[in-house]
Amino acid sequence: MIQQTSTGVDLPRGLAVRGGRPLRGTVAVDGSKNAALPLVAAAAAIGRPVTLTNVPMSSDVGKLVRLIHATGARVVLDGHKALHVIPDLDHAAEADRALAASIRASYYLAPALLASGRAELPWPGGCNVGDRGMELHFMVYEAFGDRVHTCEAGYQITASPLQRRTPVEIKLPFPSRGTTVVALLRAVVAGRPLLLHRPNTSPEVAGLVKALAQAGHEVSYLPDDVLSFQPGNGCPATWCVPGDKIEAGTLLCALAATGGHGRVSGVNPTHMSPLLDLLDDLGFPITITNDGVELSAPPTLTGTSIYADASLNSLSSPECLDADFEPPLIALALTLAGRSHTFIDEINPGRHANLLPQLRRLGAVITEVSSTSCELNGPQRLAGASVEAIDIRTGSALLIAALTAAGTTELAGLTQLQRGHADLPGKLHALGADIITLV
Ligand SMILES: CC(=O)N[C@H]1[C@@H](OP(=O)(O)OP(=O)(O)OC[C@H]2O[C@@H](n3ccc(=O)[nH]c3=O)[C@H](O)[C@@H]2O)O[C@H](CO)[C@@H](O)[C@@H]1O
Ligand SMILES: C=C(OP(=O)(O)O)C(=O)O
Repeated sequence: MIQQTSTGVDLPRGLAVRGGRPLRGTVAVDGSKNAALPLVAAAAAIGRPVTLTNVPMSSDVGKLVRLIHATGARVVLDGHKALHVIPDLDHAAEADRALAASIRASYYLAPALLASGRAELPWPGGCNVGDRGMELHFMVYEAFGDRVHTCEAGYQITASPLQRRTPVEIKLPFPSRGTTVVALLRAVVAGRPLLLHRPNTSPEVAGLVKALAQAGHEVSYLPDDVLSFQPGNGCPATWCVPGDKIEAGTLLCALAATGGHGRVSGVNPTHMSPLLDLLDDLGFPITITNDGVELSAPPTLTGTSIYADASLNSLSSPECLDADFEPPLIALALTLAGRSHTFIDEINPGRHANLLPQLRRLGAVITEVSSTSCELNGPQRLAGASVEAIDIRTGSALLIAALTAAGTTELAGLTQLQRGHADLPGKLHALGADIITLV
């Protein structure tokens, strides 16, 4: 093992990762950050007590939990990974702007704040992966009769003063995940039926649909790509955050890239079918078990190349990979013998600019076809260097690349990684990765 260094500073300054060891074993994933965020916001919006279980202790989720106090809700932590949310409109207050500006999902809070008549929030933050527009969110609020005002610092929404019960019909130009979540939550708070055309159908949104149904509302996908919401009386509910498909996919890519074999549990394999199909096509046999996936890297691979397309159009197809799988796949692609691979990410247009320069520090050769499209050939021999997790998925891809590199890689920027994962390095360590924390 690499020796731990100590500078007497409390916060870890990074990780040291020594590559070259195939990973082996079994590990369980935490709840999904991107599925937990809509559920936390929904718990604040439904006006009934909610218990949430399997809540991932990642920092973005922790921040949204703190932010929902602004809706008046009381939050009680209950042992390990569980919390109770008790609504109380009488204690609504302004949301903490600095906190809200630090996460993208602060925009999920707006519907719950509108229960008190007004939502005032800064522009969303989160990963610095390019501008995130909100014009579709504003289209939703305006369809409900709300008034939207934007300025340099953020946006204000004033709830419609009319208590209407007529259905709202909205046609989205593309199936935005964020807009689908706010449309559902706005309908819950307004108590109005909603017909949403071209909704997002990702597992994260499906988790919210199921949760609202458990809380006494009628929500269903209709033919012709329409999501229907009918408000019910509402009832207390207990929701379990689904296992993190992105964390599971990252661990599977790490097993594959290091030539290892192992099992990742705590995730619904159907949430990650496009990734599993791709890994299978690449030549990594996958076995699906009740609550997880096994992967075994064969001694020689005979599979195909990766063509990963996260354009806005890809959001319409359940067969397409979630954009957040691409960074770990780029790290895996660098190890695949005799193949050329293409990656497109228009959903996070700044992500390649974060990730590729860091991979180049490890010696990777990657051609940028455009700012959102790149090509690379495998296999490449990487060598340890100092790198930084500029965003969440850059961090997880760099961990995989470091595990395949010769020598030691020092990874800084752990706060980014912790925004999305309670402890990804700990899970890799449980699979035998040579990783230590540098303090
Ligand atoms: C907190 C969270 O769960 N983030 C995820 C969410 O992001 P996010 O909620 O931003 O994803 P959306 O599906 O809503 O947006 C997709 C694209 O459309 C753009 N857009 C969206 C709404 C709008 O009004 N205007 C606009 O331009 C966004 O900037 C983005 O480029 O889904 C993405 C995949 O879809 C994932 O990569 C992100 O990790
Ligand atoms: C981009 C991501 O999250 P966010 O949209 O919250 O920044 C992510 O989860 O990788």
